[in-house]
Amino acid sequence: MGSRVTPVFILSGFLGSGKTTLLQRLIRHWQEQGLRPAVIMNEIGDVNLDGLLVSSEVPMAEMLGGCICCTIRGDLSVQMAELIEGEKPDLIVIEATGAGNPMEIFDAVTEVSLYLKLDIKPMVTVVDAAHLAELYASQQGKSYRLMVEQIRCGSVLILNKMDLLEPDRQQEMTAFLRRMNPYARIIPAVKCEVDLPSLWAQHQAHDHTHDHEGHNHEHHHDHHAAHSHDHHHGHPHASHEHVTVYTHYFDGPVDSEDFERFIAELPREVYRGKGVLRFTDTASRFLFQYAYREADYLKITPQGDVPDVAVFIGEHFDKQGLAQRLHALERNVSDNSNER
Ligand SMILES: Nc1nc2c(ncn2[C@@H]2O[C@H](COP(=O)(O)OP(=O)(O)OP(=O)(O)O)[C@@H](O)[C@H]2O)c(=O)[nH]1
Repeated sequence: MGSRVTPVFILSGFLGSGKTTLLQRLIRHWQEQGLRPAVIMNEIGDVNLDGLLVSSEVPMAEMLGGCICCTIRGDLSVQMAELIEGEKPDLIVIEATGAGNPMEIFDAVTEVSLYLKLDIKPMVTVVDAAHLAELYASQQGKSYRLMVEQIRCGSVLILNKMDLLEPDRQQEMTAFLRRMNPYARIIPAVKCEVDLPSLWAQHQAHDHTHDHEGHNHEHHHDHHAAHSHDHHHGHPHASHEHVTVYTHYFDGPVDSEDFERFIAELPREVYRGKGVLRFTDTASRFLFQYAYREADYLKITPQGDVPDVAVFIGEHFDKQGLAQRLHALERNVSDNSNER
């Protein structure tokens, strides 16, 4: 393979903001151009459900159970080397976990480019407009700080889910983003419908981070300071050590209305949920998505062995409480069938 340089595109953005939606569009776009993309997906949970949304012909490496930027950072170079050597893709796109610290992710990829010939493209950050609007009110808390960091690191900001905001609110959020990151291109969108060919075009002449050096400087230094302290102890990250994940494997189908009620009553601290499950009252299996208080169900027929599972991600929520409620849903079903 010699001196081939592989372009690397990093998609960042808060949990449930629309990264996978963008990824699907990008893959289709690249394939239409006759290119062969490969994907690296990173989830802090131990199952990758987003992978189900990407066609099986796309080579994919899954990095589960941690974030590229800390716990499984070392794996990134191995995964990238394997993908490049084994699949010889024309480009690699990395969907980073929404809990990840973007500067750290950028660092991790840069580290890999010391061994592999990579052309790291400017970071695209997807922002959930509705979630931003809520955090805007308080402008504090860990989610807010993480979102701010993701916004500051992006060279292109897709302000997604604009359909959930009133027009004056849309303008207010666009202006807010502009203030947080005066250097980035801001693209308002619904379902990440943006002009893909131009997404990276504007930045191709000059490379990322350096033109951002000015306003990112402080960040950068903070992170490096953190590194040198606890590099060897799977260093805890101020930015997302507060993130809790609960993975539930279902024993069998549950009642769809019970489940919808359960989702509607999820505690506020849970901000992302997804899963594959079976309902007692429908034949098909469903991929369910919950992001920032909106739930979405998609009929699917997963290829291969996919268990009935749900993953919940949030801040310090009561895992046991959630587990109990889900067990109750399962019990309901078996109680009813016993009665019959
Ligand atoms: N209303 C609305 N929903 C959207 C929009 N874009 C995406 N969604 C929905 O938001 C949910 C999350 O979208 P994803 O693309 O999976 O988000 P993600 O950033 O990949 O999520 P993680 O990988 O878990 O961080 C899905 O149910 C999408 O259908 C939008 O513009 N408007």
